[in-house]
Amino acid sequence: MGLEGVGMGDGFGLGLGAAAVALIGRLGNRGLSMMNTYITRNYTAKLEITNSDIAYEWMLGHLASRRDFTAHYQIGTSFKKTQAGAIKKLDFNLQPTAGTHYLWEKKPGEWIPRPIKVERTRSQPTASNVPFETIILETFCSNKTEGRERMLEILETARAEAFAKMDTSMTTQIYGTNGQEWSLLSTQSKRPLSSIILDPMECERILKDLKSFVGNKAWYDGMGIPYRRGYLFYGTPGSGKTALITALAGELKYSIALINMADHMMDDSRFLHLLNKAPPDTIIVLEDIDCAFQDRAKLIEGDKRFAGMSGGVTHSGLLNAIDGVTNSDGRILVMTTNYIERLDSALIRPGRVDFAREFKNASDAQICGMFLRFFPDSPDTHAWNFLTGVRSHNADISMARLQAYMMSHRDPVKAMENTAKLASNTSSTAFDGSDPVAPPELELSHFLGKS
Ligand SMILES: Nc1ncnc2c1ncn2[C@@H]1O[C@H](COP(=O)(O)OP(=O)(O)OP(=O)(O)O)[C@@H](O)[C@H]1O
Repeated sequence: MGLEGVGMGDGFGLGLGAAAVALIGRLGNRGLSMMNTYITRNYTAKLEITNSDIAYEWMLGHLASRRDFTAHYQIGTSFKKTQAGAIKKLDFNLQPTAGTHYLWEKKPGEWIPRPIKVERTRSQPTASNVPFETIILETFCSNKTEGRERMLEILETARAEAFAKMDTSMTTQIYGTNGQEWSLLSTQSKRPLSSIILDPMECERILKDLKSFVGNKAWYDGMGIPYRRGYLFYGTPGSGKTALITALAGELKYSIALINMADHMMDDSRFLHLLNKAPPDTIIVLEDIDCAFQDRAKLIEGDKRFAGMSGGVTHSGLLNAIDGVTNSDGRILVMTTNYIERLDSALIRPGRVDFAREFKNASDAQICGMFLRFFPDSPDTHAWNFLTGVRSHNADISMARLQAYMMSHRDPVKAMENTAKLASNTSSTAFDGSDPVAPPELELSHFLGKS
């Protein structure tokens, strides 16, 4: 009896057949997957941008501006307020939602538009409270070089559009920290240097110093000196430290990147990361540097929100970051403080601070200068009378207070007559002038929660 006799032949045959089918299936699958890998490697191009990269915002802006792209938007509304709190300027900033979208690109000479898959993903917020986000662009290409060029072209378009928007000839960009990253807080009209009233030629002297630094890398390299410059502006509140930084940035066509040293979430690694990743052509401002080591450990102790956080930048962390060798080429760092006596001499030694300037309450020249800034057509004698009035009340006043007073007196005669109001030393007192003038823009100090 053959094997067939007991029916084993049938079973074996069936088994063999099934095995063969399975094998063919597996080989087929394998073949398909190999083919897939081959095509993916050679005929598709992929670009991934994470939100820690500066190009992320550019790409979001570019995608949002494409009419052919998507109708699924998420909105980020930005606005500016007057000092009275009224909303002055409102912008709806549309961005593609998280998910998959498609772009259609047709280059000159191409017949059929090519689809580009755009995937925006977002994960849960990390400890820094910032969600991790990515944009992945993916498309077909005829070869790797063409794919790479295609991706770079889109990136370049996004960059050019973003740069055109932040035209630094008329405006100054203010960046702030958002967890580990920098984000654009505001774009402001440039503040003219002439609006800063210091002692004669003082602004020019500081600007000259900055200009002799910018673009002089070869000299620094030749001398073996790290190519960076540190400034310290210290002194009375409301004396023009931040205002001067804004004006200097405008002159240099630089942006401003603010780091609030009193931020509870700041620690050594975050601080170093931020310094190294600051946007290009930026003046980095460490506001209220004396607050960096205020006993924050105590503040956050026992507060669940700060569980696991180290509680601020350490002294050595700050010095290491300032001295850092990575990415400090061409860095301009300005530290400000109202309390220079609280600063450690190691922090302000030459090399870390190359230029220090004290800001005081208004000098006679500044009082006259402020008067003439508000009433440029007044004769010098009016400015002199105003000064005499201010000093007769023995008022030692800040420039900020003087400015607030002038804003409430649009009439030079009223301004000269009312100087008794300046005698009060409380800078928080509002002036009840009949003719208040709204300030033109939000001040830098607003972004540090000072206004
Ligand atoms: N020297 C100045 N020239 C022109 N405006 C000034 C001057 N000083 C202060 N101001 C005005 O006063 C306001 C406050 O100034 P600013 O924020 O620059 O002071 P600050 O010295 O940085 O104060 P703080 O130490 O509190 O941060 C601004 O509106 C600014 O325009």
